[in-house]
Amino acid sequence: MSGHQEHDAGRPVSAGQSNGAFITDVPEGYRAGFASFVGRPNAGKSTLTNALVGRKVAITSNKPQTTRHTIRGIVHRPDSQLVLVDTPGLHRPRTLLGQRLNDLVEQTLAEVDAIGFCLPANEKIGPGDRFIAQQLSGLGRKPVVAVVTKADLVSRDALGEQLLAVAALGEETMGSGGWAAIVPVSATGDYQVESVADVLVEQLPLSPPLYPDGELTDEPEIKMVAELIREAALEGVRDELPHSLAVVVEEMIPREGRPENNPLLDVHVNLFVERSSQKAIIIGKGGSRLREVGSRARKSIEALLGTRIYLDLHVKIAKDWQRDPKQLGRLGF
Ligand SMILES: Nc1nc2c(ncn2[C@@H]2O[C@H](COP(=O)(O)OP(=O)(O)OP(=O)(O)O)[C@@H](O)[C@H]2O)c(=O)[nH]1
Repeated sequence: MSGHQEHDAGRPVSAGQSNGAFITDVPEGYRAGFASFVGRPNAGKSTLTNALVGRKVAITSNKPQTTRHTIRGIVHRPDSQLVLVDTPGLHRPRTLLGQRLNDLVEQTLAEVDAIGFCLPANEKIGPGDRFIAQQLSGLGRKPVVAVVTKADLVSRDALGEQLLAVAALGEETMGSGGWAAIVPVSATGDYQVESVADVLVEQLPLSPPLYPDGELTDEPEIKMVAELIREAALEGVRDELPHSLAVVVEEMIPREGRPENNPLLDVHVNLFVERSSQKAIIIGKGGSRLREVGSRARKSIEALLGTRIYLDLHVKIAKDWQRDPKQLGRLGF
């Protein structure tokens, strides 16, 4: 069975087909599916996701059943719907080794329809990129689009050279076919962002939309925000704090006095742990870990909501909250 069929089998109920709730007319040739950006840290994945998703984010009420991974944003277009999901496995290749990485990559990337491999225009292709390319080539026939990011940082000539080097990397690692496409982009300079969506959409199967377009209620939005924070807070310390962490989003309010085209959302969040030792783990030396958690979570929340946020995190101790029904209620369980 090809990866694709497996993926199709797990799609969320062919949205709308079953109940007609939100699909009226699907134009002929409409495509919908999942894609994921991979690449070294700092390659520009989050910024590109933000640029693609813009402010048109539909927050989904349910996590998709197809993928155990977080939806970062949904690009709605008249001809297609591109659902961008996160693949933690390839973000930090050096922290995961050998078989474990292979398993993780296969699991996560086997479920998407297309992969965007981000390589910065202003940095030489290095062992990290080569490593990722090799992992991607092991996925079989999964289409991989090479996205040369930060094109605004280099001259035209240098960009041309980087495109050639990236093409050569594709031929060397990805077998005869090489990349499905190569696109230069500047997410901050608004150059070619639409083209990235175009080439990814070309790789998606013909399918009705998977998620409704438009606003949904706040509640799932808050749940997803809490989940992104929880995910960031547990990264690397999952063994130490398996279930002892609850995240409560106290408030999400637009900052007053901001220009309409550049809003800022204030997000106030409490993280509850059970013991002071756990609090220390979350916070880290001199608050260093909490700052990292905050910046990681902020990026993913901004990508999800399509707007800038100010994230205010507080770590509190709620003794034995897992065993206390009153506390559980208060913590949203
Ligand atoms: N000039 C320029 N800078 C960019 C562009 N895209 C991203 N950057 C910058 O590059 C840095 C890294 O971008 P991110 O989007 O955070 O990169 P990432 O791949 O998500 O990074 P990780 O979360 O560490 O994996 C940030 O400082 C961005 O502002 C671009 O198109 N042009």
